[in-house]
Amino acid sequence: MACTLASHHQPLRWQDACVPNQPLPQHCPTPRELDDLELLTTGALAPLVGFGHDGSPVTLSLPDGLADTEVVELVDPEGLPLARVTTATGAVEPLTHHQYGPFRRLYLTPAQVREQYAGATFVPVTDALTTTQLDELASLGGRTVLLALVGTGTPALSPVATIRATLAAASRIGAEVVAVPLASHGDAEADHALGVQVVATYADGDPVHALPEPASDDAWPDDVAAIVEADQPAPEDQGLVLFFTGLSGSGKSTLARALMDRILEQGERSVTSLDGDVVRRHLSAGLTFSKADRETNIRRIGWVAAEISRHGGLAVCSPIAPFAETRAQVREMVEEAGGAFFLVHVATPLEECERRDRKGLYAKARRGEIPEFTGISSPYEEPDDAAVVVDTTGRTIEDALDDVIEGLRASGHLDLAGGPG
Ligand SMILES: Nc1ncnc2c1ncn2[C@@H]1O[C@H](COP(=O)(O)OS(=O)(=O)O)[C@@H](OP(=O)(O)O)[C@H]1O
Ligand SMILES: Nc1ncnc2c1ncn2[C@@H]1O[C@H](COP(=O)(O)OP(=O)(O)O)[C@@H](O)[C@H]1O
Repeated sequence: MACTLASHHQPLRWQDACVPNQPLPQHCPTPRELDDLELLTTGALAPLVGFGHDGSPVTLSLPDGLADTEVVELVDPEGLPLARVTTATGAVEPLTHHQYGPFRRLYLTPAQVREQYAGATFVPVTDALTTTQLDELASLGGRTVLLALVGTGTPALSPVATIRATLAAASRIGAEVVAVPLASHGDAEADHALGVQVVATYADGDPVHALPEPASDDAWPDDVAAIVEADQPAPEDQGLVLFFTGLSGSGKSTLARALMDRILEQGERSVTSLDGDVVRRHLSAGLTFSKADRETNIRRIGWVAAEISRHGGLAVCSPIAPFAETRAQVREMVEEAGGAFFLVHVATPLEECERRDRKGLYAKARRGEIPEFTGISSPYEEPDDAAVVVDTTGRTIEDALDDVIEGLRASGHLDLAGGPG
């Protein structure tokens, strides 16, 4: 039996909404939404108590399939149910708190902060503190609590490095550290207003001290500087995803293979290949060429590549990846993992790819024997964010490859110009 609901004027409780033993549909929100959820359920966003209130940037987007569902269970990426949300009102009913993640013990609720630190001075922190800023804080006197604002998109460093740097700074001046998952919503003004409100909720009438921007010649204490450096490796030490996109037969695999040979010949980095055809025989076996399956295929490639980049590795991907939105998701996954995403558009025109027709697929697609063939009966959305665009028509492989190698050198991520070392 389906859940039936009458029109409610009060926020709905999940118990009202469903028959017993009927599992609620589950949804894992984005990292930004999970941060918002945590602040909503701890009361840190008071007076906000739910998603999607008028004018608030604190929103939740549900997949189309759940749009008409009355109550949805929100789970963390490992499937742990965190809260139930009533879709009509955005009201949130907490089930349990976020439980894992580095420095979880420092993520206190406003009520816990009241209990432990009432009477202190509260200082919002979004970046590693400099020597001058620390001197200023030391001169404040009294008890100081550094509120590390570490939600998605807010701190200058990664959240964990921001907390490590804040702890290192705090130990120099005898301050305490509390982590607050205050996320950025892409609207500077609204985010600033939200941040002021959240900090005021934590301070609850105690003084709030806003630090001035550091001067350009200001330095970090050595231990803080080491944390910043480890978090933001130089481009040549960063994980890297080289992503070739283009029509079938454009030259993606040929260029990717030639590039990998050059990388291996140089001998400074190992490399993992995620070629379109090869991935479809293994990781994506069984997927079709429908839009949905292509998106799944590319997201899988993106997920693996992002993990490789997380560990400073180098992944070379060469699928068609015809959809801009899915490519953008891959870029986001890689950057979120701390890697660099280098997009190469192999822009060989359809006429040339069809003339080459190495595998005879274009002829078959023209005869209608292959449905949804890219460029013939399925779209290819040209990227407008490629670092290198290379049309291989009438060029040798070496010549075309030079464009990619030069783009990589200019980006600072990989210098193959010296050849074998
Ligand atoms: N319908 C259809 N459309 C496009 N391509 C097709 C299709 N059917 C099979 N092939 C072969 O599959 C290769 C493309 O797979 P990809 O995984 O790279 O495609 S996608 O990124 O998921 O769109 C592609 O290989 P490449 O030529 O290396 O690009 C084709 O050989
Ligand atoms: N400058 C060039 N760069 C890359 N491939 C080229 C070039 N000139 C001709 N080709 C040929 O074009 C074909 C491209 O096939 P492939 O690399 O498998 O494309 P894709 O992986 O994009 O489907 C190969 O047969 C390759 O030899």
